[in-house]
Amino acid sequence: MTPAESEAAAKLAASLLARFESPVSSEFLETAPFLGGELPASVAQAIRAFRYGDATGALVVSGLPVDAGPTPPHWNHPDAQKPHAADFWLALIMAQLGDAVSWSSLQGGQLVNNILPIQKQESLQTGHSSDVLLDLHIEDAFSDLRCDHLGLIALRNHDLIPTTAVGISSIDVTGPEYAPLFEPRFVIHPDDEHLRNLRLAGVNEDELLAVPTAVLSGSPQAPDVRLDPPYMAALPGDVEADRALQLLIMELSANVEDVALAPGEVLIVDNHRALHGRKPFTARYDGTDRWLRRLTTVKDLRRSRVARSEASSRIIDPVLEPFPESLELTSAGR
Ligand SMILES: O=C(O)CCC(=O)C(=O)O
Ligand SMILES: [Fe+2]
Repeated sequence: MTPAESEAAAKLAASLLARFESPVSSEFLETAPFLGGELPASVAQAIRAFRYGDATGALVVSGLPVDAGPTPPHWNHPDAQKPHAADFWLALIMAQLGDAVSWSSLQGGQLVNNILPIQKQESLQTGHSSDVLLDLHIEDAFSDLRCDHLGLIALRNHDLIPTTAVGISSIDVTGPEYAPLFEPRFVIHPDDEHLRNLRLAGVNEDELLAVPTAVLSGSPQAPDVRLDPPYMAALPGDVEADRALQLLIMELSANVEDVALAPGEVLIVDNHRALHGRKPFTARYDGTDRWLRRLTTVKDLRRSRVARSEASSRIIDPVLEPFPESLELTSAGR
């Protein structure tokens, strides 16, 4: 953004905070898709190109001035729950791509998620870890109700710890060695964060569907990708599928780019066309740690209605996700 646009963006975000108070109120969520005309021209143009093209898997919007209090120790800390003008900026941008949703099994069913390091969770494969590389993944790969876009905004990132990103368009997957990836020869499970919270809620893991799925789909020239390496595998004994999976992971890792978000910078990821992760870092737990907010959106809110308690709820319950129709037919016929 130009300096004038940055100033306008800050004013816009502050006025939305004053007008709506909460970025998760139905009033704001249902109004935000129609407020795109208030975005600075260069931002609106970049989002439009990103939304309708399929050449780039990620977009960075820079320039929102941000001033945040100390990084809280946990996502459930009251300071982590307070709405920030930056949330409205993120939500307004994301609303131009879809409707915000989240999960009952993530951060207590909060729609705006906090990405910050949490003590004793240093080595998990989640947004709360620090010591370990957060592997490349797409968001919520286990579910057919996963988001279409993911948005991150930095409130603080003193050490410029990078998010990583790579588009599936960075590699050519038209060769025969990739063919198994286009077939349902893989199983993807929910990640540790979903599982931990589901167990706390008394859910038996067997209730969650883990049906064989393809990793790549659509046009081989511009495919969609569904991948979360730590939580997935080829079907037992399918050596060819496993080889293709390892090859894809290797190729993607070789093309990964670092995106170190400065405060106020937004990273938008197309969750079908790009993977993301995070480099390791050492957390200090002194209020100066890296702190991001995350919002995920879907293009078709209606599709998840069966797994949301009411029309106005934006929180998906993974247990209520139905089996795909083809499988229902199979079990009915048995
Ligand atoms: O910390 C990051 O940069 C990315 C974390 C992540 O994977 C996520 O929030 O979904
Ligand atoms: Fe993620």
